[in-house]
Amino acid sequence: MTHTPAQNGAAVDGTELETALQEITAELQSRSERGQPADYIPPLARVDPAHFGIAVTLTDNRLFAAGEAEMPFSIQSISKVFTLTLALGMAGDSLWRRVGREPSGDAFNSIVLLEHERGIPRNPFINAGALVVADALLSRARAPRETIGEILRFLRFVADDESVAADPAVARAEKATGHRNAALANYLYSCGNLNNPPDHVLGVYFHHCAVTMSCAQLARAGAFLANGGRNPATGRSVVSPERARRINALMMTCGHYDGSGDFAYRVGLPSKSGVGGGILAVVPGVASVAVWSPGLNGQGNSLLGIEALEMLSHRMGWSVF
Ligand SMILES: NC(=O)CC[C@H](N)C(=O)O
Repeated sequence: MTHTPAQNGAAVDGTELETALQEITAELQSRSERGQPADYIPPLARVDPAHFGIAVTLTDNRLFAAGEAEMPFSIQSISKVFTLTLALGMAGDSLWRRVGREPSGDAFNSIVLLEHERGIPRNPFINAGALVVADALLSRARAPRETIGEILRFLRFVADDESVAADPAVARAEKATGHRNAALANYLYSCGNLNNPPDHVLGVYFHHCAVTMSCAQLARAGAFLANGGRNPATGRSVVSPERARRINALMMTCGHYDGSGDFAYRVGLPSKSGVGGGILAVVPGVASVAVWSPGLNGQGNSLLGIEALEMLSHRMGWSVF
């Protein structure tokens, strides 16, 4: 049977989607090979890899979910989609003088390219790029606490949920163990590509990485990217359609770091991963999908989260290719 994929959320068959989510969840909950949780951030290392949840928000605001879709988890680098969105709203295209738009082909915490490329990070999703983005946000408010507050207010706005918060224990653990990020921040500062003290930038970065959300909250938060920049829950514009397209483009090429090519090949959707085991994927014009399985693969991306999205994209005909 040739599948005619829905071109917008309202055309999606709810029964077909519900069945797909239930069957994918049952299959992946039964798997023994689940990857390993992030071991370098102590609170994340203790998360049970048996967890699995998935949620889909359609552009007509219908929400479908399966598994532990209401259980909060550390969104980690998925938060970089939202800090980038904020920074572009504040600095516009001038941001691209300080950070590139190219995939790095290296690990998310790699420092090797920074020296070769004069302290200009390849893209805003690798850690070095996210530190530059955090610095850009900090330069408006000056105080880390105010900047963190601004990021949380934005996440609550796009999720339409005032309960979104950061886990202070995770932020503290990252500060205590984040020596690699401290090296990145100080190297960026030495190249003149941080305008604020490295410790202040790191404080903002660790806190936005420590935000906890459930799959349901995250799917809602990312829905504006599937809906031409407009939040389907509130009808309010978050970014222009053009900016939504460009953020999606960066998610497609850079969202899974040195696993981005394989993800595009297998799933065919703009996405952003986090070492907490979450993935946010965007089906432009149709849906926002959030999946959580804490076990990671060698690139620090969710092993079963990728497989769930591959299965869902195939069943629903959602690949953009
Ligand atoms: N890919 C990730 O989620 C990495 C984020 C994590 N806070 C780090 O800096 O290493």
